[in-house]
Amino acid sequence: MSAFFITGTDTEIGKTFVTCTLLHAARARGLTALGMKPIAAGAEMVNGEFLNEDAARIRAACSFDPGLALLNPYCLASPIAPHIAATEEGVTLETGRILDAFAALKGKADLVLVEGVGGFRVPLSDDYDTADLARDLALPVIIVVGMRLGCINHALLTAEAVAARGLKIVGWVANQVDPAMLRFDQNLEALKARMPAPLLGVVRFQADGNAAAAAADLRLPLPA
Ligand SMILES: Nc1ncnc2c1ncn2[C@@H]1O[C@H](COP(=O)(O)OP(=O)(O)OP(=O)(O)O)[C@@H](O)[C@H]1O
Ligand SMILES: C[C@H](N)[C@H](N)CCCCCC(=O)O
Ligand SMILES: [Mg+2]
Repeated sequence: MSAFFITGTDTEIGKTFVTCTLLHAARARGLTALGMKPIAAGAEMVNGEFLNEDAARIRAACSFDPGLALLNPYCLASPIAPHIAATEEGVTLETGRILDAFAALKGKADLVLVEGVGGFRVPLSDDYDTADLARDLALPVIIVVGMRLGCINHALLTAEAVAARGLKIVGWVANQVDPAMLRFDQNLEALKARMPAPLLGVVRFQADGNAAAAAADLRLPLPA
């Protein structure tokens, strides 16, 4: 069984999109693959379920539906910083509940991908953040770089922060979240020369939003 923590250079840069692409890539290799969104912010009632969009997209890319209790243990209502949403909703984000859900998912799959929320250092309470959660999950990390002006700085800072928590960066993905980005190739080369881990692939902008279509372009950091 393999598992990875998926972080990114910011919110809205393609962590979920790439998580889904990686899930499809794993399934194409015959693996049973599940995704997890431990904490989500922004949800509404959909067919009787209080559902976050990331959780829905990840669920659709999983080999099977493990149930939202395991896939998305904390689903907050407002699409804002999760520690603010949790306080407003009177919710305490318990690490133990997340670790228990993750352990249950691990027992059901060959591969589990755990998507963070926002960037790498998002507060979850007064003295705990998503970097602490990544450390407590003790998973190797994949960094999704949303390719847009400013991403070089954000990518290198994120890599530094991940390493500072003693976590291994097994690779990074260049996600073409902005098809209008100027000098894409030169920015990609700048990152390849500076990022402390291998490029797992480039996910091109998919106008139809189909994350599965890019699966063949990504190398899974798994034993051959
Ligand atoms: N390569 C891509 N091609 C087409 N659309 C993309 C691509 N990457 C991201 N998007 C779109 O950009 C938006 C933001 O992407 P996504 O939801 O994956 O970001 P995120 O980093 O997971 O955000 P959050 O921090 O909220 O979890 C979504 O509408 C997604 O479908
Ligand atoms: C609502 C949004 N799409 C994300 N799920 C949450 C992003 C939190 C960002 C917190 C911050 O870094 O300012
Ligand atoms: Mg997401």
